[in-house]
Parts: sequence; structure tokens; C-alpha cells
Amino acid sequence: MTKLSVNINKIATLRNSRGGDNPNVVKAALDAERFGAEGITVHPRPDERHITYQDVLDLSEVVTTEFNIEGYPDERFMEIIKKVKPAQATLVPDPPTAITSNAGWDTVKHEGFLKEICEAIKAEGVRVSIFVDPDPQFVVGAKNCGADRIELYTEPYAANFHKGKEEAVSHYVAAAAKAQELGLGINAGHDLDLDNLKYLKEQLPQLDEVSIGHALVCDALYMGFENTIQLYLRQLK
Ligand SMILES: CC(=O)[C@@H](O)[C@H](O)COP(=O)(O)O
Ligand SMILES: NCC(=O)COP(=O)(O)O
Repeated sequence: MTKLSVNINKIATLRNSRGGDNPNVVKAALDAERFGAEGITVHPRPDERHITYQDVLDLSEVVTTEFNIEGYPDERFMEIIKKVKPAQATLVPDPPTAITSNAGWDTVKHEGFLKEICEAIKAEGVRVSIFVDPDPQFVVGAKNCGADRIELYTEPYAANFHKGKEEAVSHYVAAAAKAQELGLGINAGHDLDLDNLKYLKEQLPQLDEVSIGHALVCDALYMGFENTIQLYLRQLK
């Protein structure tokens, strides 16, 4: 079974745009869970452009499905992971100025750093997922770093889906096979949507979790939050 983790970053983007508390991210998370979401994902970035560190603390008090906190493992990220102890921490290599996540880790080059981070997070009883491009060498590297799971960076899949879905998904099939061989859990995320999700799931039936935010929130503007979450869940059945 592949779980749908709803990333609520963009709810916070809308809230921050007016400086108030509407929409309220805690309400959005609770509603998402009520509508069927099997996890809540947030990505507190150093500039707090959307999810703030206070949001993370507030959400940790109420989220009852899997809470997944994504981010670059700097001091502040590690501090919040140790304080909140979410179900999962997903390590992303984003520099502070990145407009969004645009690559996975080079887990070979950064093995020493990531190994220390994985050890520290796992010591807190938190599952560690490392965000990687669909390259078997980086999957092996994630295993060597001590990760429990990988998260396959699916922007290239989404970008090429309409040009040729078979070719676009082929790298992910190979990377997922390597992960399964190594006993790593398999997550996926970034730019997944109602067009490309079902095929990814069909080709990667062993997916543990997809985390989806931007397209889902955009779809919800037209189709409603509850209906949209139900539509995404149906792509995973
Ligand atoms: C790691 C990942 O792909 C998502 O968390 C992405 O980083 C979303 O971040 P933004 O919502 O800031 O675009
Ligand atoms: N890890 C991916 C994520 O949480 C959401 O990415 P996106 O759907 O906002 O592109």
C-alpha cells in the first residue's frame, strides 16, 4: 500500500501572503487527515517563506497520521527534529536560496556528513529518508549512509511524462529495484499530480509513500480540498 502524505507548504504560502492566520495550517492538516491523507509533510525552509518552525511545533501537537519533516539538515533542522521526533525526517540538499527542491543528494560524495546526520536522527527514534535522484549509485550511497528509506526526486519524471512516460519512468524502476534489493523503503515526491501519479504507482507498486503538495493544493482551488485528496488517493489504489 502506498501512503499519500499531503505537503501543506503552499497552505502556509497563502497564509503568509497576508500576514494573518488564514488559512490556518493546523486546521488544514487536520482536515487533510479527516479527508483521508495518510501523512502530513512540511518543509520548513531557513527563510520560513511558507512553513515556519513554529508551525512545525504546532502541527506536531495535533498530527495523528505520519508527520514527515523535510529539509536541509542544518543546526535548526536537527534541533526541531530532536524536539518534535516526527515519524520521518527527509533530508534534502537544498541551498537556502533554492526556489524549490531541484536535485537529490550525491550520497557518495557526502557520505561522511549524511552518515553522522542519519545516526543522530535515528538515535531519536525517527525514520530517515534521503532525497535522491533516480540513480542506483546514489541509492547504494543512501544505504551506506544508514538511511531507512530513499525519496525518489520525481521532477524529471513529471517534466518528461508527456514526452514519453515509458522512458521517463525507466530510471525510477531501476532505482526502486536497487532500493528494494538493499532493503530500503521507497518514497517519491516533487511535481507529482493527477496526470502522472497513477502511472508511477503502476510502474513502482512497491512505493511506500508519495508526498504531494504543490499540484494538490492547486487542484484543490478548483475541485475542493476533500474531493482533491480523494482523487489523489484513488490514483494509488
Ligand atoms: C523535497 C521536495 O521535493 C518538496 O518538499 C519540495 O521541496 C517542496 O518545497 P516547496 O513547497 O518549497 O517548493
Ligand atoms: N517531497 C515532495 C513534497 O513533499 C511535495 O512536493 P510538491 O508536490 O510540492 O512538488
